[in-house]
Amino acid sequence: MASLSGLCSSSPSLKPKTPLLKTTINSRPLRTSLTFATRYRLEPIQSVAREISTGLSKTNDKLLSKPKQGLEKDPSALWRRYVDWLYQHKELGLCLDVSRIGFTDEFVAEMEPRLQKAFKDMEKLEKGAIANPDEGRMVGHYWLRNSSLAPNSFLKTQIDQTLDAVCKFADEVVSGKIKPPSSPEGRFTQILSVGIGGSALGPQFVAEALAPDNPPLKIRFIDNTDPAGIDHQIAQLGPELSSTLVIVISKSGGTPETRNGLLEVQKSFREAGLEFAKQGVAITQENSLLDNTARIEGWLARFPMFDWVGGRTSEMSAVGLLPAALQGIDIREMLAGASSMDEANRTTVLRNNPAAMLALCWYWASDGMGSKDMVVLPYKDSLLLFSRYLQQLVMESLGKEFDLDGNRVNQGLTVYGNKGSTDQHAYIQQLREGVHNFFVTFIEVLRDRPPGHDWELEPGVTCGDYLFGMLQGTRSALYANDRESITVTVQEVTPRSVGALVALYERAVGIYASLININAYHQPGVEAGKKAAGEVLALQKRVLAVLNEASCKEPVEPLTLEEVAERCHEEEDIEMIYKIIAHMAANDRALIAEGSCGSPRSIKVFLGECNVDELYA
Ligand SMILES: O=P(O)(O)OC[C@H]1O[C@](O)(CO)[C@@H](O)[C@@H]1O
Repeated sequence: MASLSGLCSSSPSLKPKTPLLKTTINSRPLRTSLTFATRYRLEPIQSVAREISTGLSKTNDKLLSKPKQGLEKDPSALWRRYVDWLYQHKELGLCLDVSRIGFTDEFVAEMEPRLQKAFKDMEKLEKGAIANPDEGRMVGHYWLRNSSLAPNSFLKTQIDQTLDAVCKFADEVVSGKIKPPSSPEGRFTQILSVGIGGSALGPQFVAEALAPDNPPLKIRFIDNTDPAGIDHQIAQLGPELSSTLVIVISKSGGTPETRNGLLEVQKSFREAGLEFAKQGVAITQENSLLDNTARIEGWLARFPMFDWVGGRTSEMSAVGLLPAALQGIDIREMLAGASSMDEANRTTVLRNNPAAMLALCWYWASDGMGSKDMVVLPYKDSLLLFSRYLQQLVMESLGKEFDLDGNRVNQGLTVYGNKGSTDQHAYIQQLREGVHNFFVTFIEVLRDRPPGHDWELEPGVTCGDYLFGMLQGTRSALYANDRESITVTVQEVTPRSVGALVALYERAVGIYASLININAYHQPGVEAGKKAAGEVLALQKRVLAVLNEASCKEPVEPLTLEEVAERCHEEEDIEMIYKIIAHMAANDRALIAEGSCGSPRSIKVFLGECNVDELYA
């Protein structure tokens, strides 16, 4: 089909074939935001009363009916509370301070039976129970860092062999033994990772946190189906495309955004006269569409994703390990850190179990129903993406409509944040004084710089001291205004501490899910969005077919939106048809739309060129 300019005018006058306006049409606020906003205005007790009266919440009513006390302000009592509750993992150099969450001894006592049940649930999960009942799947990400825990020797061998294969492949790429076929450098210099959600967020976080200043291979990401974003990544690679290892990551192997990224990258390879297969690596489930494509096309390598590892908990699988190893990150250290943290989180004594302490704090702070958001503030630039990573881990796991007994609960815990102290100059004003709808998690890193690099920029004070001061100051100022916070402290950002952080939050999510009785390991809500997107694209094809038929007439028959909708037999979807046409018009897509965007009834549309063959397709 020949491409003609699409038109959609803001002026009422019809000006055929002249580009008049490119506009963003859909700016309607998300329904979820409205729901949250409503909830914030309610006090917890009112929320519960409302939920109970509508029969929505069966799970959390008893505990939530308890009024909260004010936060402890007496300095010596606060210091006692700090010391009493401080958790330290000596070997990992990790501390957890929950003293600035105002839970009471009664609350802890009341939660104890639920916590013990959650510990049992985690034990069963680690032994291979079907912990994801909807999908009939085991949940085995904990085995990835301690394969001896895997419920059978077949799984253990799969884990061990995959880890060995990842290490071997990464060594051979980094050493130049595995080379790109036609690069002047003679070795791979870049990684282009194509994946989305759990197939991108972990690798992005770890790259930002741990990649050395001059890694053996630099990494970039295509994590969306935004054509301009994809073009930007490929343009930035420039001639280095010939020395780029493309890692396509998708557990399911059929995610549309990832497939599109792959097709776009393959097109760039063709245009540059490069053979994609010699530079392509797939990480996916065996026999997925992606796996079969990679096998048939003879890609450089394929690594397995396991059925029993979810996307958002896949950082310690090949998904996270391969990109990390290629950047020179010590992945065995990352695994060791995660494994030590898992070990600590297996104790059934709350005060010795940091993941359970986190889960308990989340429950207290958000009334066990997500009534407050979790703002994650790492005071370290390299941990910037931790909040983004946690956003998926927490929200995709906990944001569920139904609990495990089928009650409608609309659960969740909203996570956002960037980094301190940068955010002190952005939204901390509101946190300190504005709407009280959050609690904070500070991530503190004690080591400011590698040894030997520090200097005093004023007598007795370093740049890092300022960062430290900003964190402590913000924590105190928030607390003084009754804003609760948790502080996680690590000595340094190392593969070990990053592995530990990932493991800490994975387990906290698992325990919290048990406390609120939901399945943390499926994501049925995402499927609804994917299905709807598929329906929009199917409708677009029907719209094109209808327009094609009308445009093949002599003379061409321009159609109103009503006529298009009627001929598609989709009268109820006229708004979507309008949006489809406006989008295609804005993208010069062989379609001529005359009229005004502001008054859709004025629009008439036809194709610049008809395709007779398509009439009979
Ligand atoms: O790895 P995949 O199968 O491409 O999925 C990507 C992401 O999409 C989701 O399934 C949600 O759409 C996430 O859970 C997952 O991490």
